[in-house]
This record gives sequence, C-alpha cells and structure tokens, in this order.
Amino acid sequence: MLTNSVFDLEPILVRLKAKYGPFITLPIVFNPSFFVGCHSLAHEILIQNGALCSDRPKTLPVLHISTSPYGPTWRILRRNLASEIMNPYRIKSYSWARKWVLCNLTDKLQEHVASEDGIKVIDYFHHAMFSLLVSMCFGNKLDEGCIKEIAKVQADMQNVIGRFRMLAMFPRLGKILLRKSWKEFERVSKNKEQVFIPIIKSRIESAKQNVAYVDTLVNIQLPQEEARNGDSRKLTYKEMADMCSEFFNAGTETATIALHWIMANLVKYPHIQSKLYDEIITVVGSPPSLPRKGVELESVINEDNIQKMSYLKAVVLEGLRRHSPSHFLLPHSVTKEAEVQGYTIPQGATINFLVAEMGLDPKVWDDPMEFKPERFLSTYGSKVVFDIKGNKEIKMIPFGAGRRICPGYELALLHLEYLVANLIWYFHWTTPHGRHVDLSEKTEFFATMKNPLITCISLRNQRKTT
Ligand code: HEM
Repeated sequence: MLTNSVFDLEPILVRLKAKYGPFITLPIVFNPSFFVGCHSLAHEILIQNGALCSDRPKTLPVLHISTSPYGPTWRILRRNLASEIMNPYRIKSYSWARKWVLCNLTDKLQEHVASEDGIKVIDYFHHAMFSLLVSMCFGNKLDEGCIKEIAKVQADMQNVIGRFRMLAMFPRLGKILLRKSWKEFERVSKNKEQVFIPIIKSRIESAKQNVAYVDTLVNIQLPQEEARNGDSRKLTYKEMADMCSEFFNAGTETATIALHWIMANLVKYPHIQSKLYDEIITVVGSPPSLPRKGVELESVINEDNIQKMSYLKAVVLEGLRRHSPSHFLLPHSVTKEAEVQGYTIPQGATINFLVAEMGLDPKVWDDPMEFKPERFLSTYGSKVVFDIKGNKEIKMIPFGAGRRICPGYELALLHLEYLVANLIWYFHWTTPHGRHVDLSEKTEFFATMKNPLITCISLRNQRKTT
C-alpha cells in the first residue's frame, strides 16, 4: 500500500480536508486513493510506468463523450487534438487570432488608462483567453455577441456539472436523488446544442482558409465498440458540440488564472516588471503609441520575437511554479497492479499528484515562496532550459507529465508569453494609491486569487493629442 514515510496519507488528508472540505474523502471511502507529493515517486509512476495510470477513474464526472474517459476512445480523440490542432505548425497558423484578441483587449484596457482607482482585469483576461480558443475551435473571428453567448452556455454547463461531482460515481442513483439538478443539466445541455450546433454546421459548410478544431472532428472515426452495429462511426453533431465545450473548459480557466497570477506579481514587484520591459525593448524597441479604439494595432510582439526573450519565459514559468492554477492533476487510475519503489499500487486505485506542493518544495527549490524568475535562467548565456514535461526529472509539473500530460501545454505557454509580453510593452502597470496586491489564494477547483488584482494602467507611449 502507498502509505508510509514517502507520503503519510493521514496528515495529508487532514490538510486536504481543511483546504477543500469533506468531499475530498468521499472517493477514498469507495476507492483507494493516493496522493503523491514525492518528486521521484511521481516520476516513476508517471513516466516509467506511464501506461499503468494513463486511464481516468470511472468516478470522474464525465457526463458526455470526452478526451478524458477510458479505453480506445480517448486515445483517438486525444491523438486528434494533439496532432491536428496542438502541433507547432497549426499553432503558428493562428497568429492572426492572437493579434485580433490582443487588439480587442488593448481596446478595452485603454478605456481605463486615466482611472486612478484602478480596474479589475480578470474578466478582460478571461474573455481574451476564451476568444483565443473560440477562434481556434471554429476557425474565424466570431462577433462579440456570439462569443458572449457561447461563454454563457459554457458557464451554465460548468455550474451544473459542479453539482454532479459527488454523485458522479452513482449516475443512476444520482439521476433519482438529484432530479431537479438532472433536469437543469438536460436543459443546459439542450441550450448548449442549440448554440453550438449551428456554428459547427456553418463552419463545416463554409469555404476554409485554415484548419479549425471542428474541421478535425469531422474526420474522426470512433472505434467499433462505440458503434451499436459493430461498425466504426463518425461523431454526431451533439458529440462535436461536447468536444468543443471540453476544449473551452480545459483551456480557458487554467490559462486565465495563470495570466492573472503572473500579472499580479508583475504589479506587486515593479523591479521585475522593469527588468522584463527592458528585455522586451532590447528585442523589439520602444512600443508605438496605441491606435484609437477599433483601429488595428500597427505592431505587436510576435511569436518569433518571443523566442528571443528568456526573462519573459522565466517570468511565466515562475508564475506557474509559485501559483500552479491547479493543486492536483485530473485523477489517474491504475490499470494494472504494479510495484513502484517498493510500493504496491493496487489495480483500480486512484492516484493524484500534489503538483502545487511539488513546486513549493524547499528540498527542491531555494526560497520557494519568493517570486524569483531568475531561478529559471541557466548560468550559460541566461537561456531558459527547463524540462516542463518532467521527462528527465520532475521538479514541477503544472501540466502533468507522461501519457496524460496536458495536450495544450505548448499553446498555453505561448498564449501566456504573448499576452504578458504585449501587455507589458504597451502599458505600465502599477498599484492604485492606498492599495496593495494581495497574493492570498482561494482554492476551489482551481487556485485563484482571493482578492482579484486591481491595477492602474498607463500608456508607455502617450498618444499624440494633435
Ligand atoms: C496554464 C494553462 C494550463 C494548465 C496549467 C493546464 C493543466 C492541465 C492539467 C494539470 C491537466 C491534467 C493532466 C493529468 O491529469 O495528468 C490538463 C489536462 C488537459 N488539458 Fe490543460 N492546462 C492548461 C491549458 C490548456 C489548454 C490551453 C488546453 C487546450 C484546449 C488544454 C487542454 C487540456 C485537455 C484536453 C486535458 C485532458 C487531457 C486528457 O485527459 O488526456 N489545457 N491540463
């Protein structure tokens, strides 16, 4: 059993219960669950024995077909996502979307440039991250109204799914006990289909200049066991809508939270912001003045420029280490009993990994609570060489590791670097008079800022008034 000095389950459970409430113990009652906080044990389980725990537990609240479940379906859907959409060529081809989203974001931010009370930026960040994924999913620039409608059904969906977490392990009983919630789930699902399916159909029927996520779903053949008559089959429109919804779910909240923490640290520590700005202007020069609202930005820091900005990469990594958006991975399930470092891991057990704690482990990191991007700069030419996939050793794994690693990790890193670089280039970010940046954390499903960032912004290059 995985219980002794490597991680003693009891004290961990007490801490988890204090932090996350009693629900954390529920799965353990029905299913042996283990939390791994030890870097080398995590490495061995996830990398050396990756195949062992590459499934998700059946108790996950997966209410629709998704990349998260079990068996051959997830392999096909995941391979599609990773190779068709998250490949470097495709990611690069969406530079128009990044520029478009950045223009919308700077338009909104510049309305608050004169405000001395500061602005709460989280909703703007969320909208930007969401719009980036919407454009990759449907392949074009949807109008604001349409994006808001999609965001609304997504939010409704998340709320209602949250209520099913506890009873996900008894879906039939859940339907009876949670009759009202189940009805609400059906209503929200219908709404989602009504919003998503027309957009999906119109994308499929339109002439295409690029490949969107939806286009790749059309070609998928599900394995035989998914089809009642024994043949392989294609995804239905409803399933495509579910896949798009999951694409947004997986990538929006996590990346928004990461951007929020990173920007909060840059506001709190002006010397780090100045150092980053100095690096940026060394690579791309001083920023141009922002155009008037609605006029496209004449110049942006692009993907190639970012490759020359080591300190920027270090800031983003330090943000992910110090404030991992998620404290755990999605649960992994053990497919076959195995021995790992002298421990027996029983088949069917659920394993999770204390990823946030790993990033703050004083045995691995000096001054772990400090925000010090320099720790990621190697002494050789100040380059960032960090094994974020944990292939050689695990030091921090905000995206997981092994076969179930987040398939969107490269996209997420690019979106974070791109937005942070451009936001710092165009605007100077400060704390409003009489306020301070509070880095306290609120842990729900994700680890968010308890008191959202409120910041003053000013233009680095004032627009000429004539
Ligand atoms: C800073 C941003 C992000 C963070 C910190 C993050 C983190 C994670 C983590 C920890 C997991 C679970 C890994 C495991 O269980 O081993 C995961 C899974 C996943 N992520 Fe991300 N993620 C981010 C952004 C994205 C983006 C932009 C996408 C793209 C749409 C995405 C798509 C997914 C999907 C589809 C899964 C499920 C994979 C599976 O079950 O095989 N994520 N992510």
